[in-house]
Amino acid sequence: MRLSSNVKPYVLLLIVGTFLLLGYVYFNFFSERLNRDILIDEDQKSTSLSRLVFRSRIRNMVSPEKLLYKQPSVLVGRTDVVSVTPWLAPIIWEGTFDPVLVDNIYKPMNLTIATTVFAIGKYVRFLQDFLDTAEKHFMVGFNMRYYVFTDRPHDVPSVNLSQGRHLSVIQVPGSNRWQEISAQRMEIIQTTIERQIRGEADYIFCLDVDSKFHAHWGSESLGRLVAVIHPGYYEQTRDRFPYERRPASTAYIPMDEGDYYYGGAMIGGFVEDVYTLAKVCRTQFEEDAGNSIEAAWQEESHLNRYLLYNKPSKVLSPEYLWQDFKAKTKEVKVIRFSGVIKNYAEVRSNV
Ligand SMILES: CC(=O)N[C@H]1[C@@H](OP(=O)(O)OP(=O)(O)OC[C@H]2O[C@@H](n3ccc(=O)[nH]c3=O)[C@H](O)[C@@H]2O)O[C@H](CO)[C@H](O)[C@@H]1O
Ligand SMILES: [Mn+2]
Repeated sequence: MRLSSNVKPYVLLLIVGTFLLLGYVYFNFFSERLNRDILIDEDQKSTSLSRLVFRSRIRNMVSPEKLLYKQPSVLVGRTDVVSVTPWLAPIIWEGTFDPVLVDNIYKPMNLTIATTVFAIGKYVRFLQDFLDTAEKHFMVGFNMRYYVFTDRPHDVPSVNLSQGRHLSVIQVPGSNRWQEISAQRMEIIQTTIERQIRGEADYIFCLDVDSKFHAHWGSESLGRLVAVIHPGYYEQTRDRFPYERRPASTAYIPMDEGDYYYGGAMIGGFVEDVYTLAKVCRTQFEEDAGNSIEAAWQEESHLNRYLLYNKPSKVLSPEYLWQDFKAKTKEVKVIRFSGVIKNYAEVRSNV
């Protein structure tokens, strides 16, 4: 069929118009998806992340719920503390996040959080308070799997767990040296991730048992690799940090290096990232042992060395690791987790 020369321009216009319309729809669809990904696109590195991003895309496409919250300000916020590291990882302080908003991002992902805790020898006595207070404050509303490592499985208290929360007791050998118990945590965390946790959880926290939760500790703490600033040293210069200072140790940090002094009582992050950390710290600890060296603060020293060269993607302020004997300071508005006062000579098998 031949078109008359009068009709030709209209057909051409129609074709161009259709392409423009398709282009517009296509562009809008993709820019919308990109905007939504930014919500949690914190760390592109991890393999688990693509799974999380995928889940969040699905959620956002299926049910875009409306959430009302206070408008974030570009100009007004906390000025008494630093809330970002020089490598642009957030430092989490009260007043720098909206817990409802953060939960709204993470809760629909149906995440499972693993928590490892060691209670060897007399330290089983700390379990009851640790678990009771965790149920009140720690990752409330999330699926939780506690892994309790102990040499006294019969002394593990029975605790009422909320729905979606489970506890497994795993028997491990005791030891006569507290330094060894503290340090062997890395090895046991590594092997339990290999055997079990990898298939059961998205994120993991490894915590000291001689502690209690006192206030909200939630999804604002989730990230690829999460460390906590030790409450005893955050006002000190780096040369005063109790890093391992002997060059013969694999945990060695020279006086002119170091970011923060991180506490050994908490490490967290994606299961795979914590796995690598535990594996490296364990290997280096063993290498030292082969050379008859034990780092100044055992696995805490190796942890600090690891984090100096593998920067955490999120840093928790000392609100997340306080010590009961320490008076609250003005910048700490909330104490969320704190080590109890203990009689070292009485609870430890050696001093
Ligand atoms: C607040 C903080 O950052 N604490 C760290 C600090 O001293 P801490 O005095 O907090 O060490 P600690 O005695 O609590 O030992 C660490 C953990 O090992 C376990 N445990 C220890 C001894 C024992 O007989 N049975 C037992 O189960 C238990 O889970 C305990 O919480 O230095 C240690 C170095 O080794 C660890 O890095 C701790 O995490
Ligand atoms: Mn402790």
